Amino acid sequence: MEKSLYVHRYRWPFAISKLALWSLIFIALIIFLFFHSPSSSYSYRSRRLTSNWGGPDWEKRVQRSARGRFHTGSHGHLSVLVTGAAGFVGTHVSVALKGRGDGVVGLDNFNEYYDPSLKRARQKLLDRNGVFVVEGDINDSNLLHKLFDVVPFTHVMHLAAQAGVRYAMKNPSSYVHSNIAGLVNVLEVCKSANPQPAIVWASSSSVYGLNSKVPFSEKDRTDQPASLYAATKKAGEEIAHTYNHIYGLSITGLRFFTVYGPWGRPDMAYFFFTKDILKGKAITIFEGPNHASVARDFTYIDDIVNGCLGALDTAGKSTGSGGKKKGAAQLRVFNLGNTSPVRVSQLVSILEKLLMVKAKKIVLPMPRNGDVLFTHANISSAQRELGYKPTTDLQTGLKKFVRWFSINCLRESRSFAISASDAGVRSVMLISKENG
Ligand SMILES: O=C(O)[C@H]1O[C@H](OP(=O)(O)OP(=O)(O)OC[C@H]2O[C@@H](n3ccc(=O)[nH]c3=O)[C@H](O)[C@@H]2O)[C@H](O)[C@@H](O)[C@H]1O
Repeated sequence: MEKSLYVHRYRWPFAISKLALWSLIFIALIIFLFFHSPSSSYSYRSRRLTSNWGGPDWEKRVQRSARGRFHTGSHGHLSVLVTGAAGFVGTHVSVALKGRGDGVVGLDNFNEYYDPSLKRARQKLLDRNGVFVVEGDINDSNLLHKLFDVVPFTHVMHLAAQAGVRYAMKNPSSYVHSNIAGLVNVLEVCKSANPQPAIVWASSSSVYGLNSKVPFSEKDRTDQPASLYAATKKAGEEIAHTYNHIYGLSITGLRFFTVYGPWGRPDMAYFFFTKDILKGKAITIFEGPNHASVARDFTYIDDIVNGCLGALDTAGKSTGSGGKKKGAAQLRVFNLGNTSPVRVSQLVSILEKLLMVKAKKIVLPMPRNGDVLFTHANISSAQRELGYKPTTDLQTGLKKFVRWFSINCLRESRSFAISASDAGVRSVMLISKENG
């Protein structure tokens, strides 16, 4: 009895401290998981970023960036809010708009889907071109309302999105967060702005999904998406219809076809193939059933920029004000492709020639990862209505990309520099010299 009392007396405090220790470990684990899960880390960072905006100096920078230079174009100057401005297409479009005299304000959350140092490098480029990029998330209504309070934007070029077809299997919620919730938030703010802006936004060739009729026309069915990415873009097109119908917003969706070029996205095949070929690392080339080739209608960035500018210039005015529709408004969707699909194996051959390095290839059946076998755009509608006319073939475009890569990812030891084999470095240096 005495012994058991003794044990009891000493076990109690021991048990309590053990419980406290385990509780602490449990709480620490929850905090760790919260801040390190992909979806929450994005939203946490976006919330943190909101503190970076506001104040008289910030407003002055926004207004200065939104101011256009007088130019003699037929459309007067636009004042454009570009979301996803530090992204690949966003950077090119912003520089082009500013270059021709329009006012541009960028918005980007600098998330870590791929190395943010590349986005920071693009931000520097934008800054040199007079484009101020506001750090914030498209889901932040307060920030968006504030931007419209400071500047009566005539247009919104909505390019912020969670990109990538295969990543949707790893982090589905990021697609819902950016491509659906984010889009709705942007449209909500646009609908209540006075005046309402016209909106041009990035849809995707992936909406054609399992469609087998080629070339893909805007009239073809888009109800068989093969990935969650495609499904969110398709949902975006339906959401656009709703906001056009209820609030009189003028909305143009652009279905981009595998856009590539300088300042591109490192998660895309042409980019990481280049990096891996130079490193001597094996690359995987997917093939379809019965060894069918997989092909893409690769479209060069400058052609896409022309299509985006054409869409902005021809966008009709939104008809509503303060959330009330006053009449029917324009609702459009266009394919922006190259009209000449190229096999992925051919893309690799071009890269091998440009890099002067033989790729170590592994050919594998295409996994069930959301990819489709081929894409091929019919662009007659964009040609007719936007004056869109792609002029760069894959060989020419990849040469420009490799040149950019050699200057920015090899020679300079920036934080996004990529180590490469000596032979590869020498060959891309040659290309770089050859191109001046
Ligand atoms: O048009 C679009 O709307 C989309 O274009 C882009 O998607 P995709 O056309 O899938 O480009 P990308 O990943 O470069 O793969 C290219 C090819 O390489 C094949 N591929 C890929 C990886 C690999 O390891 N091996 C391989 O063969 C692969 O099977 C494919 O055939 C954008 O990323 C996307 O955000 C969206 O904008």
